Amino acid sequence: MTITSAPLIEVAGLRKTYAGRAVVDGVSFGVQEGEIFGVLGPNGAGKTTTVECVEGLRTPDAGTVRVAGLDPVRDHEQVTRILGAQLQESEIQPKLTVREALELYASFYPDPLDWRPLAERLRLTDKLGTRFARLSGGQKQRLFIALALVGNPRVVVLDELTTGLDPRSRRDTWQLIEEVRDSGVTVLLVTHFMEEAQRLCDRIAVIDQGRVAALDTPDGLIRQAAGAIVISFTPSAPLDERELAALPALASVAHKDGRVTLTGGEATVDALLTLLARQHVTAHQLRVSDATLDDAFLDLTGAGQS
Ligand SMILES: Nc1ncnc2c1ncn2[C@@H]1O[C@H](COP(=O)(O)OP(=O)(O)OP(=O)(O)O)[C@@H](O)[C@H]1O
Repeated sequence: MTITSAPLIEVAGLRKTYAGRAVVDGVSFGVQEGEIFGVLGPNGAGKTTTVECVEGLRTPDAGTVRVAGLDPVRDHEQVTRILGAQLQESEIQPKLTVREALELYASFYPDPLDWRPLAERLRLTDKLGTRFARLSGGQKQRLFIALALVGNPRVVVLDELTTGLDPRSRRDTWQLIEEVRDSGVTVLLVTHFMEEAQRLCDRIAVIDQGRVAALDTPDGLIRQAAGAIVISFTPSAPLDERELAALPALASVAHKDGRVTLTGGEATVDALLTLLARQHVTAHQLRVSDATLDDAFLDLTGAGQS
C-alpha cells in the first residue's frame, strides 16, 4: 500500500498511567483512511486503553491523539459523529428489540444510514422484533456491528469483536468486516486472535507491555520475526544437539514426543538436509512450512519464552 495522505487516526507518544504504573507507554501509530488496522497483543498489553483514548473515553496523561484532525476528548461531540464504537453488552437495554435499538441509535446521528439494508446485510432482518436479551451470541455481535455503523461513521472501532463466537460465526463476522472496509469505512480492530489479524488486517501494531513492539503488514511481521520457516520431522536416529544448534539462520529448536521442530530461514533448511544426509538419518513425516503470525507474535513479544 502506498501511503500518500495524512492518517485518519494519529496517535503520537500516547501515555496512560494508573496508580503510578504506565499501562500505555509511548504508543505511536497512524491509521490510513480505508484500511483495517489491527491492534494485537497479549492480555493486559494496553490495547483497550489505547483505543479508548482514540474514542475519547479516556484522557491521555501525555501524547496526542487525533481523529480526522480532531481531539477525541476536547472535540468529543464531533468525534462521535465520525467514529462508530462497538458497544458493550451492558450498554444495551435487554428489553429493546433489534428494530428499536437500530432506530434509537440512528436517531443520535445527523446523517444516519438507512438501518433496513444494514440489518439485511447483517442478517438481522428476521430478528427485528426480537428483544436484545433473547439474541444468540452471534446475533448480538452482528447487532453491535450494525449499531457501530448506523451513524454512518468514517471509522469504526471494534474491540475483541469475535471473542466467544463459534468458528462459523467468527468467519461470517470476518467477511462482514471486509465488506465494511470495502464500503469505504476505516476499521480499527483490537484482537488477540492471530488468525483474525492475519486474515483481516492491512497493517498491525503489536502492543506489548504498553509499547509498540512492531508495526507492519501481517506478512512483514512474519518476515521480521527470526524464524520465518518452520521445519518439523521425526528423525530415524537421535541427532547431535550441537550440530543442530549450529545450523545457519536457526531461530529455535524444540523436541516433543520424538519430533524435532526448528524455526529459521531458507539456509536452515538447506543445511539441515545436508546434515541429515551426512549422518544417514531419515527425516520421517518431514514438514516445511512458512511461519504464521502466531509464530511471529511469540517471537516479537517474547510471549513464547518462559
Ligand atoms: N481503570 C483502570 N484502573 C486501573 N488499572 C486499569 C484500568 N483499566 C485498565 N487497567 C490496567 O491496565 C492494563 C492494560 O489494560 P487494557 O485493558 O488496556 O489491556 P488489553 O491489552 O486490552 O488487555 P485484554 O486483552 O486483557 O483486554 C491492565 O493491567 C489493566 O489491569
